[in-house]
Amino acid sequence: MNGVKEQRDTTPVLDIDGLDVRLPEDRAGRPILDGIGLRVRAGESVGLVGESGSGKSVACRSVLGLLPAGARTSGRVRVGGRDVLAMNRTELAALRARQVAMVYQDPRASVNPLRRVGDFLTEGLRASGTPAATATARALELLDAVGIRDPRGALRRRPHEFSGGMLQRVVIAAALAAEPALIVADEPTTALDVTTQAEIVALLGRLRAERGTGLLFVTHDLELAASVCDRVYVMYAGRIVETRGTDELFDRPRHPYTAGLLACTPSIAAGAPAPRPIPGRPVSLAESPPGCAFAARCAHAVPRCSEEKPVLTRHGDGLAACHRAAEGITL
Ligand SMILES: Nc1ncnc2c1ncn2[C@@H]1O[C@H](COP(=O)(O)OP(=O)(O)OP(=O)(O)O)[C@@H](O)[C@H]1O
Repeated sequence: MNGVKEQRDTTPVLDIDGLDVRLPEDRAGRPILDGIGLRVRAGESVGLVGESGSGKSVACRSVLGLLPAGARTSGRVRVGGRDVLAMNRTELAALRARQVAMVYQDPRASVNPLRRVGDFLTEGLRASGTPAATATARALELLDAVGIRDPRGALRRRPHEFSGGMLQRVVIAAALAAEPALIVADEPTTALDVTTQAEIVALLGRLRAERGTGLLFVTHDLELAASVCDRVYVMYAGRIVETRGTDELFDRPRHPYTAGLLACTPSIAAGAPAPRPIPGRPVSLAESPPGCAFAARCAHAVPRCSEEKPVLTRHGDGLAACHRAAEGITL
């Protein structure tokens, strides 16, 4: 019995394996993701980081079965052991209602501006048969958990009466209502000012620790990911190029792209070097040359890099897709 429980506990809440995505363009389709692998366990906070256009949002959308019409996929996206890519409409609706919640960048886009916050928070619960009084009690408890003062008053208010940060708290409360196994937060703080951003990040970190919810935190900001995540996946041009525990990623990145992202993050610490932007511009997977997509921007590239695609290989506590990772080059 114990063995069964242990086995269940270690099943990742999210397990993406070999995910390729092509979006419709011509007969062949445009490649967007190439062989993505990513795991989130219960209570774990995992970052997905990369520049604009690297495919982070498409990867997130695959978790909810929300890829654009006509998308072609191969590989697996398992939530609680079941493959989302093979689900029918009813199963997808149940997945979104109960197992995975999504928090987007702009909280105002997630709520109906005309409806009261109380209706927004209780509609999912009531749709699944929860009596009105129980749903209201639960909404009050959730608003309290996300730090809304006067939860009872908040239930009667409409979205425009909240600041962006407070409304994002409400959206997070709604995301927690069904006690999902996984929250996918796609740039949840980008639209907020820096102080509010820090509060929301702290809130997400606290909630997943208290509730054992898995968190996939998507951002272009490696520093921000580090403040909330145990482990980080770095994406470039539709591929994962490095993944490791946050501490080691910062102390010793093994992929020059990760090192470049760290070097271009401004710091106000005394004596910190000035930020150094990565030269050139990011490419999409469709534009990638045959070898390493980062080679043209990489100070460490050798001829092999533009000829042969590097595969993810173990280095230190994680994986890096770089032909030179084993050489111990100083990044
Ligand atoms: N609905 C769509 N139809 C066609 N192409 C799309 C669609 N959504 C995304 N793409 C393309 O897929 C690639 C990855 O986009 P995606 O939005 O996942 O990147 P991202 O890393 O999330 O970037 P950002 O941080 O700017 O949101 C881009 O080349 C983008 O143009």
